[in-house]
Amino acid sequence: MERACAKINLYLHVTGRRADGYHLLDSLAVFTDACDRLFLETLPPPEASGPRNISSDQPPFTLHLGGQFGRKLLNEGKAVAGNDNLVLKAARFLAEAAGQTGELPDNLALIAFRLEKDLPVASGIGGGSADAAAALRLLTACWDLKPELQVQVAPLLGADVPVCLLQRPTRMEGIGEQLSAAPALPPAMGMLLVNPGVAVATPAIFKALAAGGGPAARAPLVLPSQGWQSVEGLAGWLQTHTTNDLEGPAIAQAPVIQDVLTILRQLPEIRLARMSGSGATCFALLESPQAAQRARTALASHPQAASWWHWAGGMTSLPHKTGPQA
Ligand SMILES: C[C@@](CO)(OP(=O)(O)O)[C@H](O)COP(=O)(O)OP(=O)(O)OC[C@H]1O[C@@H](n2ccc(N)nc2=O)[C@H](O)[C@@H]1O
Ligand SMILES: Nc1ncnc2c1ncn2[C@@H]1O[C@H](COP(=O)(O)OP(=O)(O)O)[C@@H](O)[C@H]1O
Repeated sequence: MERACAKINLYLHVTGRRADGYHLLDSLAVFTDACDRLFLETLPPPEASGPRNISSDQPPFTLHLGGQFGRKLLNEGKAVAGNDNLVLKAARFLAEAAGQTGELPDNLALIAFRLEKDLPVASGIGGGSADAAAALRLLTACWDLKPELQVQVAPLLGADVPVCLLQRPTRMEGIGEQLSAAPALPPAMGMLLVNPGVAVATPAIFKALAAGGGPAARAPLVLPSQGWQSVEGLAGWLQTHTTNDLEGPAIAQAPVIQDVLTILRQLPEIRLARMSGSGATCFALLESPQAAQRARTALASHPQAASWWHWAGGMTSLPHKTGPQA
C-alpha cells in the first residue's frame, strides 16, 4: 500500500509563462497526512496466453475505485474511472519506459490496483498527481526498477507529479519540475483542510489569471535559509512575503472559496488561512495537529460547513527512494 498524500501550496507565485502556455511557478509544497491509499496486487499471467505484452489487447492493469470520492471519479465517466485515470496512465507510461530500457520483467503478471479515493477531486491538493506518483512508487518496487526511471516519467504525467513523487516539503520552480528541499519547517505543524464541494478545473484558473493580465511583477523571493522554528513565525513570513496568485481568479469562479476563507479566519487558534493550488481547497495553519482538531470541531458547528469536506491533522514525512534528493 502506498499513501498518496494531499499536497498543500503554502504559497504559489506565478512568475511567467512559457511559449507552450504553461506557467512558471514558485511554490512551497508540503504534504499532509490526509491521503488516498493505493493498493497493488499481482496476479500470475494466464498460462495459455504466454508472456504478457503491454500493447496486447488484454491490458495488464486493472483499477478498482473505492473511498469517499471513488464514486465522484466514476461519475466523471468511464474514461477517468478507467484508462484515463492517472493511476493507469502512470502504469502504462512506466511500463513503456521500462520496456525501452529493457527493465520490464518478461513474464508480466497482471497488476490489479485498488484506489481508496478519500481526497476531493479537482481541488488544488493534487490528489490525482499523488495517485499517479503512488502508482510509480508501487510499480518501481514491484518490478524492481531503477528509481531514476520513475523520476524521468513523472513530469510526463502532470506538472505536480514530480513533487508528489518526493512527497516531502519542497520548493517548486519552473512549471513544477525544478525541485529543491524546503528550508526547515516547524516540527509539529497542524493543518485544517476545507473543501466546499466545488470542483475547480486547473486550466480554467490559469486561463482566467492570464486573461486578467497575469500576476503583478515581483522581485524574486528569497526563503530564509535557516527555515522557521515556529508556526507563528512561518505564518507571519507567509503573510508578509507571499500569496497564492490563483486565489483571486478561483474566487471569481467559485465565490464560496471566499466564504471558506472568511470562516476559517474566524476559528480559534488559526495562524494563517489560504487557498491551495488552483482551489477550491483552503488550508489553515495551526500550532499542532491537536489545535487543528479543535478548530475542526468549531468549524463543524458552522451551518454553512455542513456539506463541506474537512480534515484536520499533521504533516507527513515519508522516507522514499525516488532517485536524486530534492
Ligand atoms: C496549480 C498546481 C500547483 O501545484 O496545483 P493543483 O491546483 O493542480 O493542485 C499545479 O501546478 C498543477 O499541476 P497539474 O494539475 O499536474 O497540472 P497539469 O495536469 O500538468 O496541467 C493542467 C493544466 O494547468 C495549466 N498549468 C499547469 C501547471 C503549470 N505550471 N502551468 C499551467 O499553465 C495548463 O493549462 C495545463 O494544461
Ligand atoms: N486518480 C485520480 N484522482 C483524481 N483525479 C483524477 C484521477 N485520475 C484522473 N483524474 C482527473 O484529473 C483531474 C484533476 O484531478 P486532481 O488531481 O484531483 O486535481 P487537483 O490537482 O486540482 O487537486 C480530475 O478532474 C480528473 O478528471
